[in-house]
Amino acid sequence: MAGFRDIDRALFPIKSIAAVIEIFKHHLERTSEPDLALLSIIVGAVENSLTCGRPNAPQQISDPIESSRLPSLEYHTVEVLYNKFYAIMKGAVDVPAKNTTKTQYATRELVKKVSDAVWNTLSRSYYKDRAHLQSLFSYLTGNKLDCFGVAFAVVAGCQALGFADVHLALSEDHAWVVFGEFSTETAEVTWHGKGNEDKRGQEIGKGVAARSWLYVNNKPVVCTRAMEVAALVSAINPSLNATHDAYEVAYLQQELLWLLYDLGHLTKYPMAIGNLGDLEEISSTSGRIRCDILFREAISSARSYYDNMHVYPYTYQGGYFYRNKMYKEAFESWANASDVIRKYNYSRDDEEIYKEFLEIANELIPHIMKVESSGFSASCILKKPECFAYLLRFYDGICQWEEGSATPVLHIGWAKPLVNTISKFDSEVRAQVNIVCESSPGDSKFDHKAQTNGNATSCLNNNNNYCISEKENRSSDNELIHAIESKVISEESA
Ligand SMILES: CC1(C)CN=C(N2CCN(c3ncnc4sc(C(F)(F)C(F)(F)F)cc34)CC2)S1
Repeated sequence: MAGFRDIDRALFPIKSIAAVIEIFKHHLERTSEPDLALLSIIVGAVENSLTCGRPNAPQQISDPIESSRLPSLEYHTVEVLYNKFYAIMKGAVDVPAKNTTKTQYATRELVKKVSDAVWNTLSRSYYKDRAHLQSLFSYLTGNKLDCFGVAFAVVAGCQALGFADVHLALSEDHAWVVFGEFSTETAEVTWHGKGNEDKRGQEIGKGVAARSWLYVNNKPVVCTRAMEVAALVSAINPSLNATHDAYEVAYLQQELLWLLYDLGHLTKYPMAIGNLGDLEEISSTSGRIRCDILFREAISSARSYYDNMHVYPYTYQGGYFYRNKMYKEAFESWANASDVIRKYNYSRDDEEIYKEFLEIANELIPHIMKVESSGFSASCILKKPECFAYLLRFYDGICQWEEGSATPVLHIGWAKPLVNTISKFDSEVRAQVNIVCESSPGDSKFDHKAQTNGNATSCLNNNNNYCISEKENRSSDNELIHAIESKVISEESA
């Protein structure tokens, strides 16, 4: 049993955020592999005490970081929970005694048994999207886990049973496991979304699911042990209620993400870098790189390691620009996000990213157009052809996302804000945008290299005009508008 080491014990009872950070430092820097179950129980207990605590708990506000704002977390409490987790896992599978020195690799049957052990010990019915259901503390004290938490628990369970080959695989809205000697086997271990039959035990989407954003064209983040620690740290939820965060929990998450960043464990984890960027925007750490640099690093990580098939790095960056009234830059980020989604087919499992694009197109962009056409705008984006080009690329990506998909994306609700936005640009501004038509090679979406480079589809041409490459031979932005309008009208009459 991995579990406790003397140094861990020496750090108990945990009375401060600093002590939690020390335990993570020890597991990340001085052990062969961090103990996922132990670390998840500890952060889950700390998060629970600071966000779900009894309202009349003593609210002495001494320095929460160094001294004791935390209700003291005893070694015994953690040990009982850890042993309970180990007993559940041990009871679920009769792992053959390690009589050989040969490394034992997990089998699909083993992974399914561990997933069943977690699955069958969950409460019968509870609100799955509630906050603070991601940790083993929630699982072991309340028998509740969210969909990420189930996947994480399976990986932690396999680690506790000695299977070092089982690792967490993450897309932008789903989690599963990889295992086997070369980490080539995959298995579903949790559910996804609402009302979908779970596919636990099955291999990851081979068929039509493989073209959906949910499986990121088979470019998931495949975690190391330390990246699984980064996933549990990213999953820390500081929310006290709908409007407030528990400061100490956000501080703990931010410090742990910097620890993981410095150790290089976020390099291939764009969303974790984006999470750190969001935390730094709220409360920057002196001496650290700025949040806008972190958002750029997340994008270059997705481009370097995941073939630019991830959307969220661009929406992290776009959201930052939007909140800071850098509207032209926001348009560019959202156009780049759209260049990613255009490579996929829209499937019913992609609701989360659909809602993301819907909010950008129908809330954020209309808000920008409203404040920018109020006459007091500083950035006068309505005079900039590159802004018009970015918006065309943004909308065109969503149109292309829909093309070839079994499920439609656009409906009349999209057309009004779209036409309203485009018509805010005067004709002499629009005239400066050259629509350059590319002959599409006609093969599947994923092979369109020209579409994948964020800059290839909206660039300066030789006479300094802005050009945007079009898939078909639509010769002008009016045709794009007509194409969208006619599609929507035909749909409306249908
Ligand atoms: C630009 C945004 C709208 C701001 N926050 C975003 N998040 C917040 C953090 N987040 C994440 N941050 C780190 N790691 C993961 S793994 C994961 C997941 F695969 F969906 C899972 F595991 F099923 F939940 C999600 C996620 C999901 C995306 S995207």
